[in-house]
Amino acid sequence: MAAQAQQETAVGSVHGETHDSVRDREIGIEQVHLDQVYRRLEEKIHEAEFLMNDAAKRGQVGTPGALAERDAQVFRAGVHLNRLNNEFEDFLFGRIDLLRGKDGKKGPDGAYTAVEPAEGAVREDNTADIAETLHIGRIGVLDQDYSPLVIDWRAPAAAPFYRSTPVDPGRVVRRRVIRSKGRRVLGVEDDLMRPELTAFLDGERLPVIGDGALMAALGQARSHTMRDIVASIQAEQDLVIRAPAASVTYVEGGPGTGKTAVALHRAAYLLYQDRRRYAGGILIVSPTPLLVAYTEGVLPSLGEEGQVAIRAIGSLVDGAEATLYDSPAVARAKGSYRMLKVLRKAARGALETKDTPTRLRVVAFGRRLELEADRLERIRNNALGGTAPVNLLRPRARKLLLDALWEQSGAAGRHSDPELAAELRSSFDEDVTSEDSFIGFLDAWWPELAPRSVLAAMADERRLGRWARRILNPGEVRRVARSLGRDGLSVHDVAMLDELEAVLGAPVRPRKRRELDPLDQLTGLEELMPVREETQRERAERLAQERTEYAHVIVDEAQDLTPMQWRMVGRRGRHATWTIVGDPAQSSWSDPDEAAEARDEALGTRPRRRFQLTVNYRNPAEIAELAAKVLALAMPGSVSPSAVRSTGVEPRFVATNQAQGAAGRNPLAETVREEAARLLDRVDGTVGVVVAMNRREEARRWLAGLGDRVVALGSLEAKGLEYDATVVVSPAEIADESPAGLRVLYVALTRATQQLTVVSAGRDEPDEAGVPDLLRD
Ligand SMILES: Nc1ncnc2c1ncn2[C@@H]1O[C@H](COP(=O)(O)OP(=O)(O)OP(=O)(O)O)[C@@H](O)[C@H]1O
Repeated sequence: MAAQAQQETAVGSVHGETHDSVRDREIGIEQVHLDQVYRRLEEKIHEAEFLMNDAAKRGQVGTPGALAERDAQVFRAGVHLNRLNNEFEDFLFGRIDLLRGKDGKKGPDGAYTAVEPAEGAVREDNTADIAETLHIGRIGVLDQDYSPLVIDWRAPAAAPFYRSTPVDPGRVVRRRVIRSKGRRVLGVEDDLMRPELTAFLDGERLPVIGDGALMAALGQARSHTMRDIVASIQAEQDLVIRAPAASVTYVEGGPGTGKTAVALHRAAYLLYQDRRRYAGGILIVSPTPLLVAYTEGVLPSLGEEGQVAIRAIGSLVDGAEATLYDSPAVARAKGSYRMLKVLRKAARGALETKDTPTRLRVVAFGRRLELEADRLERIRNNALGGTAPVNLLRPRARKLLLDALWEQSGAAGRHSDPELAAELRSSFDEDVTSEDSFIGFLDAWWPELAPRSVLAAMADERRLGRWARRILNPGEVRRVARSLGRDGLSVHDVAMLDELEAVLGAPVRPRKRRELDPLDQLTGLEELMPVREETQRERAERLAQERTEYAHVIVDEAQDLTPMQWRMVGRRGRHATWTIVGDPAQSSWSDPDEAAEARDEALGTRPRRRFQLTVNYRNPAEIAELAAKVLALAMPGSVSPSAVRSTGVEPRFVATNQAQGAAGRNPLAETVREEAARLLDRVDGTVGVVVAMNRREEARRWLAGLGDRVVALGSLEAKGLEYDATVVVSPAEIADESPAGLRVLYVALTRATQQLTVVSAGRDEPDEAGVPDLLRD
């Protein structure tokens, strides 16, 4: 507030001009700068095009030296062209006006990197001159004389734009957010970091415009896709985004603290820092396909595509796509460590089916040889000893069979000379293994197992019961077997498939094509190569699909990963550095301790660097306060993040009474529909209706015809998403769904950026004001 008052004073004191004329003049100043930037960009595009053409000509000469030079030139020019040709809506978005710096050294981007002001930068009478002005944008642009016209937001010199606060301003006097569309500057919003100072720029008092950019950004309507926050990243978020990549960066924070936004911006930052290293790929693991769809536009808007794969946890295994949900009891059994033991047994047990042959008969050296069921079983058990992958044990089993047959043949004692004996043995083996009966027997007795066929075998309750003896109880066996008999996969099935692939050993795959450095995509090199037919995007997608290990793994909503899922994700980052973001209070997994153990196993001994985000940028205080009541029940003692704004609109409570509905009518459906329609009238953007998982289908029908600004979601699907307004239907139903139900309800109540309606049914025991039991003081 004090800063605000200072800002108005500063503005008022600028030559007695009106607020609007100062604003227009400041917009004009930024426009001049933006025009200069675009002129320079055009020059650079021409330069890059020239280089590309020149390079193509050079390629025709064909000497190795000329070709190498061509490649290097095409590479550099391609990088420029690709980045410059991207039309960014708000290419230039920030500016900082700085005091003279302490060391006065120029960084690689041409800007001074000193963070603290030089001695004497502030005069004794609390006046100072602005020594340097930096403009911040999505990529860096240097003028012809190498002075910085725009600093890339990820460059060290840009950090003060995000880090500086009135408490710890460093060299920053004024931070400005510039709003532009295409080539036109539309507005500016300033924050004064040193309100106590009277600062001068080119001899004139520094003007300050507007109410701060953050509030303007937060008040905007939400659409079905997330926006980047590059113009308004806050200091505590910036610390995470720019944290060194080494080892494990661990970020916790309540709902709406920007964890997902920070994770995405961190991926862009890491690529900027060390593009070669992260050519190995960055994987972002997201909880649902809905959240993937919501967030996948952010990285392209930051100019980064290709090296980052955003995958839902149910789509991490190639060719598998989770479409089904398991009941909480089934999910608990499938996700826990206990399932690992079951899978190990199943992988070995699945070798044996009702068609498994019980006798081997072959003719070798003119003799009939035969192995009976008992012997075969002993050989199988012997081969299966240890923990090696089952498919890789087939050669060992084959060898043991041959040993047994050799022993039976009696040929072993025929030669005392070891060389002759070895020769005889090898011709015996050849004799046996070329026989059709042996080949056929081996294929049937020790088939190459695929993860899917083992999973299918587990749908047989009797067999699963055998493999899960003393691990799952009979009720769990029945339910898990039944769930595996359905068409389609659940997220938990996908983690089981991945585990099975590890337990079985990967089937032999056709050799991959050479993996090009993804940087090649930027060079335009492939356009000069006749072999390529894919588009760059297709290729990036293919590379992402083929990749099984990554250089950096970012896990969003990490609190929800089950032990089995941690194992699956861990396998993709065995040599990676990690960023893990989550909120234990939002966990839908019932056994957090077991999950933490699995997480620690996946991360190994890498050191952890921990961060906490504390400010809720999504929910207005009125909604955050209501959600805090559920947090107190779900996780007594934990602290809610503080909401950064308030709208004055209290959550609304509406109670329905199913029993009062006339025949053929459904009061709950009618109320929810009415409330959704009411909110659609009140907000410009989206409305989300959150119901218990088993009501998803009917809720979609309730909303039919209301348009695509409104969506119905099961409680687990709401994870990570946000809407201008939400209707949360029956808190008690959501809370009773699973042992983690209260935490899931906490998620549901924290999805709205502006308005929230809670509709209760009988089970919620609403009071006269319609407030359900769970949400009362
Ligand atoms: N610095 C910021 N400037 C502008 N908007 C921001 C900022 N930080 C976060 N937001 C916005 O706040 C909202 C919440 O952010 P985000 O979804 O990343 O939070 P989260 O911590 O992942 O939440 P949850 O745990 O509930 O999934 C988003 O709309 C995001 O764009």
